[in-house]
Formats: sequence, C-alpha cells, structure tokens
Amino acid sequence: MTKIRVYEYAKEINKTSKEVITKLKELNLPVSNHMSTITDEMKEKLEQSFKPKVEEKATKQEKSEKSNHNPQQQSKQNKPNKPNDNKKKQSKNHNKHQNKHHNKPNQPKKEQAKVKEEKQEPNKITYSGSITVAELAEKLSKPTNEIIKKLLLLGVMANKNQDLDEDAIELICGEYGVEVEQEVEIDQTDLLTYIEEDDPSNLMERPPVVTIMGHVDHGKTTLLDSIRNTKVTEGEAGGITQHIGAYQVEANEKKITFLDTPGHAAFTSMRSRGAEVTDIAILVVAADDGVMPQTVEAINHAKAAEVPIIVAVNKIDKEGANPDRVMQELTEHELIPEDWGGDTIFVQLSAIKGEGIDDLLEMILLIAEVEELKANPNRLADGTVIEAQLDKGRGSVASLLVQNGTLKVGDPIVVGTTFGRVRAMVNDLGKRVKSVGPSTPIEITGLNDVPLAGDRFVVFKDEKKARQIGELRQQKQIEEKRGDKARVSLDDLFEKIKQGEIKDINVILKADVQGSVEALAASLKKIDVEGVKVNIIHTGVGAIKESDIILASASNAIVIGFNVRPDTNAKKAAESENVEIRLHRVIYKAIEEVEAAMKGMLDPEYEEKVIGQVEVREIFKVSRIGTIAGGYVTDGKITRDSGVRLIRDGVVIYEGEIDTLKRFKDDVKEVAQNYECGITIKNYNDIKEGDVIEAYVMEEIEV
Ligand SMILES: Nc1nc2c(ncn2[C@@H]2O[C@H](COP(=O)(O)OP(=O)(O)OP(=O)(O)O)[C@@H](O)[C@H]2O)c(=O)[nH]1
Repeated sequence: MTKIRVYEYAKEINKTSKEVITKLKELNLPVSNHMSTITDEMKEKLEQSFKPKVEEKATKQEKSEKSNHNPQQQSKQNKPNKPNDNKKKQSKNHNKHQNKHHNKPNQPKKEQAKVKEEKQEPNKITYSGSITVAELAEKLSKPTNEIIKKLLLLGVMANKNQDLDEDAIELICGEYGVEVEQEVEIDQTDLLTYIEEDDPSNLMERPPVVTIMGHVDHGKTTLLDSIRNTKVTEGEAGGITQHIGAYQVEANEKKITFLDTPGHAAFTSMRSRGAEVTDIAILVVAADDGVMPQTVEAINHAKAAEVPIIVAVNKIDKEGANPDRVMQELTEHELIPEDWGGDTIFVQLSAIKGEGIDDLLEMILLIAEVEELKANPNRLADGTVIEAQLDKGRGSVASLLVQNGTLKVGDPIVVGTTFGRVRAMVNDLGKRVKSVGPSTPIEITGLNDVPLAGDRFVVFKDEKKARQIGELRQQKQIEEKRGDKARVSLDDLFEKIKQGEIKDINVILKADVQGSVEALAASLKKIDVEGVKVNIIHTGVGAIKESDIILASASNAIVIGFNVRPDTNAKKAAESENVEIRLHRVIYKAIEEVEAAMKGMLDPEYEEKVIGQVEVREIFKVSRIGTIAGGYVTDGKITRDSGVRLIRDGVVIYEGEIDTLKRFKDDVKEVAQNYECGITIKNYNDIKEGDVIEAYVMEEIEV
C-alpha cells in the first residue's frame, strides 16, 4: 500500500490541498490537514468523486483554449508567494471602450496593394482587447466587404468600423479555418507581471520562513529570544543581533528564518495585503494554561492561510504543567499528535530554559523538507516588506524578506509604491552585506519613500524602468484611494457563484454565547446551493474585533454577528478593508439571508443603516413612565422614528422602538451628536448606565 500526503496528491491532480481536504470530508474519510496521508483506497474514492468535475473542467479548458491560446492565463496561482508559483498575473480586458486602437498609418494605395499581394493568408491571428471589422479583414488578408457579408449571413449587421465581440471573431475566423488568439493585456502596475516563472530545473532548496503564534503570555517572545540567543551566536561569533523584523538561525547546517513579530494579527494583516511569507506556523501553547481563545484564533488564521502548524507545548518546566491536556484540547481543533494517530508534530519545550529548542528546529526542517520549499537564487530578487520606517539619519529604512532570487547592493528596485536603488544592506547581525539569497531577511536603504509591511518588492534590470513602474504604481494608488476596493458582500456573492469565481462562502461568525455560535455554525454548514457551501473559517464569542475583520479581509470572508456588534476598531477596519458585517438577532433570519444570497434572491431594496449612538449616562426610574435613559449622543444622531438596539458590553440585549425622545422637557424629532437627551424604549425598562443605544433606520438602496 502506498501513502502520500494530501498536498502531494493535490499537486498530482492539479487541485489545491483545500479542495482535496473538502472532498475527503465530504466523503467522510479521515483527514485533518494538508499533511494528512492518503491511502490507495482513499485515492480511489477521491478519483471517482473528482472525476466528473475533472472532465468538466477539461472541456471548459478546451473551450477556453480554443478562444484563447494563452497558457499563462489558465494557470491560476495557488500561492503567489511561492517563487515556483509566480505566474504572470494578467488581466483580460473585454471592455471595448477601454481599449485603445492603434490606427494604422495611411499607406498610399499602390503600396497597400503591393502589401496585399505579398501577404499570405494567415493560419492564426492574434488580437488584444477588441477589434473592428476592418481590422479583422486586414488581419485575415480579406476584403472588408467579404467579412461584412459573412457577418450578415451569421445574422450580424456590422459596418467596417464596428467592434466585434469574441464570438463573432471566432466564428469568422472559423469560416476561414484560421486559429484565433486573444492577447491578454498586461497591467503594467502589477508587480507580479514582472516576475518571470522559474524553470523547475533552476530551483534550489531554500530555508523555511517561520512565524510564531499563540495566546498572550504563552511564551512567544521568550521562545523567539531563546532560539536567537542559543543559535545565532553559535555560527556568527561577534555578531550583534539587530532587530530587522526577522532573523536567521542555523541548525543541522541548514538555515531557518524566523519572523520577529509574534502573533497572528501581524501574520494576517500581511496576508490581507496579499503577502504570504510564512511557510510554517509554530503554535505556542503553555502547558500550565492550555488552549485559550487566542490559541484557537491562531489555529484558524494558520488554517485559513493553509500553513502547516507545529505545536510547541511550552513551559513544561512549570509546576502544574500538563502537556497531555494541551494535546487533548487541541484534538478538538483537528491538531492530533502522531502518537495518537494524527499527523501534527508536537514538541515539548521550556523556552525559558532553552530545553527542546533543538527538537523544535529539527521538526521545522523536517516539515520544510516535506514542503519542498524552493527558489532560484540566480535571478533578480523579489519578496515582501516585513517592516519599514523613516530613520532620521538614513531616510527610508525597509526590512525585506527576499523570497526569490538574489538581492544585491545597487539593484534598481520597486517596493510597494516606492522605488530607488539598494544603497546599503544590513543583515540581522548588524553586518553590512553585498548580496543575499532567498528566504533571507535584510534591511535596505535607498528608497524614495517608506513602504508598508506586506508590500511586495521586485528588482529591475534598469533603474529607469524601476522608476517608471514605481511612479505608475504611486499614481494608481492615489486613484484607487479615490475609488473603492472590491468588496465581498452578500449582494455580489450570487454573481460570483454564477460566474464560478467562488465555490465556498467564507464566513466568520461571532455570537453572544457559545450555544448560538454552535447552532448557527451547524445550520450554516448545512446550506448547500448547487454545490456551493458555507465555509466557517473562524468563530468566537463576544464583540466583533479588528482581528476578525483582518482575517475576513485576508480570506475574502463576510462577518456574521449574532447578538453582538463590532467594536470601534473593528468598524473602522471594516470600512477601510471593505469587509461586510451582517448583524442578526434571529438565527433563522441569518440562515435565510445567506441562503437567499446564494440563490441570488437577496432582496436588494432595503438596507439597515445605523445613524447614531447614544451613551447611557444616567438612569431615571419614574413609576408612571418606566425607565428613562439619560444619554449623550456620541456619534451621528438619533431620531424619534428610528429603531433602537440596546447594547451592553458589545452584546445586543434588546431591540425595539423608541417610546419617547426628549431634550429637557420637550419631545423632539431628533437629537444630534454631542447633545444630551432622554429616551424611553417601548415596553422595555432594563436599561443600565454604560449601555449604548444604537439608532438605525431602514434605507432604500440603489439597485
Ligand atoms: N516557567 C516558564 N516561564 C516561561 C516560559 N516561557 C515563557 N515564560 C514566561 O511567561 C511569561 C510570558 O512570556 P512571553 O514570552 O512574554 O509571552 P508572549 O506569548 O510573547 O506574550 P505576549 O507578547 O504578551 O503575547 C514571561 O514571564 C516569561 O518569562 C517557560 O518555558 N517556562
């Protein structure tokens, strides 16, 4: 019996590990992550279940190949950061009006005739964007009238200056037995466009890049320090460690790169910017404390990024340490030790005493080997910004992680929307270096401005080009700031489902109590609209937090809040990241809404709009009236006819209508920001000091 890992099998059949894992789960076959093993028997079942789709895909591909012979366009990146996956990202533009035509210079008639004579009828033509009847005729070396006639026979009335659509072009070319290929327009500002794909024969092993995650106080920083102290100085005597956002150590004559900012927030905020630098996540769990909320968050963040997890059970030196309990608790999150039949690596250690560090490093190298992390050191470098700041003396200083190629002093470079020439490079030991290869963190100077963490960088051969691209990117960023970013919203889910752009709807679920989380999650998971399912990537109890939004943004997810609200930071983040938050108080309504969106039946006409918030600062109990909330409008306004929600510690306690709204003794229609007011809620008296009254209206939205 042969066994292979999920990710290997996925590669074999041209699918992502996630797709294979989902399928295995559907088939009720044992699987926990991409390292899980697949037996022959499982393989057979998988093959059968994938079969119809694989064939379907093939026909689709054949079809698209027919109309578009660009192989690069079909290759969707699995993981854009992996150098061997760096396919050219090209955007296809079908919008006729946006495409520029290059008018052919007017040639004298005689010359034209000569050209015509010399021209042979082509076997294949190419075009980009759109093409007019006359242009097509020219490409086919046929008289324009002939094409117009053919079009007429096909039921298309067109004059010579008319743009033809893809189908018409294909039909006409088909009539002449000419192959047609649409050239894809390249987005000049997309840095990925400039990263050429590597020939697999040029790829060499590269060090893994590791992030440490875990709950507060479980020992992430201590572990990072401990690894650095025990390992860095061993190899590099005399080096003075310097904080550049990441460092490298050596174990068993191999290098490992550690990102210096522990925690999943940094990890995911990088990911939400499109940067995927981490190859392996170390999940630190304190043996005396066990699995805590942020442990679970970290697991979900790592899983969402499809990054393999090694569990570091820390603080085993402590009294009350119970590593078995940690292992037991983690089984609930599909992290099962190998000894218990799973495939997650657990390492027990004491970060403070430096015990178990060698084991951990060994395991990292083991996973790295399995993952076959490779890069090509013999090319121009590209990678990601780890952190950057403005230094008084040195100007813009950026810590970069080289992900492919070799970065050299003097290289012309574009970093995010900044550019320049690499003036000097300093490594994590504070040493000046002239060149560095893949997976190396390095601090550079020489940029015209300060880039952002998570920005990509690409080296160019010539400085002029780097400047030109950098400036174009800067310009585009300014324009984008004015416009808006694509947003994952329920309203456009259906479109995406229809177009086959999404197969799963990613959801982050927050609720007031664990019971609701579970009930809602279970119901959402059951929704299946023509094979499209809900994929719950993270759940939690309590208010919607900024980290939920960042995870949503990184995973193209929507956030569903049940009886909870977003806190202020989350609201801000949702706005800037364009993440949709749907708030509900009735479980079946939440389910209905998602289901309706998936079926394309979402009623688009009304949308709830929160218009203001009132902080309850004093309570007056009047037997005749009930409880009067003496409040202060902290945000927006509150109107007499608005709906209200009473929120206590981020949780919705009651939803209803206003009974009376007063300024001093007078009934008023509305109270604006920074004014005090008195409010009573219809049929509700349990208002407390410190509560927040949220006012909302139902607003018609443009369709
Ligand atoms: N006994 C013992 N204490 C440890 C160990 N590792 C860390 N600690 C202690 O645990 C406390 C928290 O450690 P940190 O490394 O700051 O934890 P952290 O996860 O980085 O915490 P945050 O940065 O707050 O998220 C410190 O007092 C450490 O000295 C260990 O292996 N054994």
